[in-house]
Amino acid sequence: MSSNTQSIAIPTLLAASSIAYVIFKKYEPENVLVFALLLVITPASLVPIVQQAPTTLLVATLTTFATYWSLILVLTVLYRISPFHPLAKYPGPLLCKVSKLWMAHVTASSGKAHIYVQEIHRIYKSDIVRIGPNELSTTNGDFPSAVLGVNGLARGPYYDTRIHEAGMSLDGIRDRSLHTIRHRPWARAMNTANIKHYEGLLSNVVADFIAALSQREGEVINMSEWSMFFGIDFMGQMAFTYDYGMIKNGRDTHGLIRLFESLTREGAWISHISWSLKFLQHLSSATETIDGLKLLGEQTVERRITAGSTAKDLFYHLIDEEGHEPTPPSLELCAVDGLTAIVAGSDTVATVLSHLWYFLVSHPTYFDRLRKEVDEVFPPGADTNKEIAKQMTMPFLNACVNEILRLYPPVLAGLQRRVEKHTGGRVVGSHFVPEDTQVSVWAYVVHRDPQHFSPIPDVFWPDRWLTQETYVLPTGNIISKDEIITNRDVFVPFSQGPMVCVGKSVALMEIRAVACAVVQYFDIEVVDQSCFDSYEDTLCEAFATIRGSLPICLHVRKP
Ligand code: HEM
Repeated sequence: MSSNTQSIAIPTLLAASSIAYVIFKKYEPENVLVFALLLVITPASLVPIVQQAPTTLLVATLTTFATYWSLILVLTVLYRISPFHPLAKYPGPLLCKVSKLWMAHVTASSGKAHIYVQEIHRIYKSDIVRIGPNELSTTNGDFPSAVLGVNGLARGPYYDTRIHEAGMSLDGIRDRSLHTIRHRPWARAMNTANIKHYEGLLSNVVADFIAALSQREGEVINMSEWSMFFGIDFMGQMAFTYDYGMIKNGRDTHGLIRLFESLTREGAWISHISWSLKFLQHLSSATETIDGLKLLGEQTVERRITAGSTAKDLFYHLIDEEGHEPTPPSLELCAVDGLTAIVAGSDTVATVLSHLWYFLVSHPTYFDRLRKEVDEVFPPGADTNKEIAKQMTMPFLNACVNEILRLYPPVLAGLQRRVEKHTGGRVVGSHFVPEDTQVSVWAYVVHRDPQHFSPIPDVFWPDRWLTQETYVLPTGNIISKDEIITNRDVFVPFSQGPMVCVGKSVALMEIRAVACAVVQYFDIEVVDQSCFDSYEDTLCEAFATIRGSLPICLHVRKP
């Protein structure tokens, strides 16, 4: 470049990249053509200004593109870490402030994003920290209801990855009015009368589960995997009156476990940079998962339609057979939502069950206390499936389930909401959250914060959920009820508000029913202590939880 050309080229490149930067910042374009225009066509058109003999075209092109892109990057980073950024006053790691790519990397490389976020809160000693350029995580007690609750915020871009060819599944809808419309059939499907119907289905699946486990008495089985067999088989029945046959066959008959795992693993890190979905979905591994899910949806719906409505399952309500909706949703969207129930409902329940076996076996005194309570309500020989409603009032059983949901909420990722642009921001307690900002509530982190759950917030101690005058700690020390903090207002394993888990009642019913049946019927023997010792380390955040194996041996209880 001659000095003359340099004098034009550098200011031109600087001006062009600054304009591109401003457009990206202000309008956050997602259109591939706009990307091409700003990142390829513009710098390409500047090459002739940079190119001068003896520079070759190749060198000029490389120089122009490298300078142009670097300038955009530098401007972006400088603004994000500058005191002028609206979130500048909130502490957080530099890499989090610079780009959400960092959280995507933490998620993909370690699966421990939940622990990373907890560490950030601890390191900065703050209940509100910056985990992305425009994203905060908070453990402040005012936030869960203000963010997730009835008057809370809409979902953030994290959920954009829940898109299917037919449209967005219920659990990804960000627009609140659209969500209300799509939620209506679900609300009908989950009303008291219909839950009663699922109770009958549940009894049958639990009976199958106990029978299949009895056949394997004395064999080593992976109880983490068997919990998934139960979760999928029950959801197949509940959503589509279909038996996936995992319990009967004792294996992943349809390859669903593998499919769901790749779906959640890939979805978890891409969700942090959901704008990249358009580009990444062309990768062969992602296409394989998306195609697998699509095929599963098509096959499931085809089978269900051929079989007809033999029962009022979830699909019956989704396709609105009773004609409640002015415009019933398309068949394709019903397939997407039905499938969502299977994905969202099987793995989460299986995770709680798997953790339950782990904690009960690791703490024999809790196992004995639970068995005593089960025996009082359902004496040995009595059918635990007969009066499932009684299980709701069993204090220790419910305390164990709550304690698992507190320590390891199956949705380990943060529940992301967004203060939309042009809203002027949102005041929550003593904090101001500027507009165009995402706020995440990581249940895992909130539930282990000693300001909400104390003492021993990191320890499995079901007693904290019981109402009594004095409590015996695992160490044997006795403390009074005034020394205990159990803040139910921030207990959000199912989220809360309009986007609360629609399957919450069914999930709790399933967990209690399986727990009662197994504890009443079997003694559990650990066969590989090392798997138990490392079980908690195997747990990975992939929005939901990826679990390691839990090899055990069951013995039918002697009278
Ligand atoms: C222990 C078991 C379960 C846990 C811990 C759990 C947790 C959650 C959480 C935290 C959300 C909110 C996600 C968000 O807003 O980001 C959610 C939503 C949802 N869950 Fe569950 N879930 C469980 C079981 C189930 C079951 C059994 C079903 C199906 C029957 C189900 C279906 C759904 C659906 C469809 C949504 C989206 C709700 C909406 O957007 O309105 N879940 N779940």
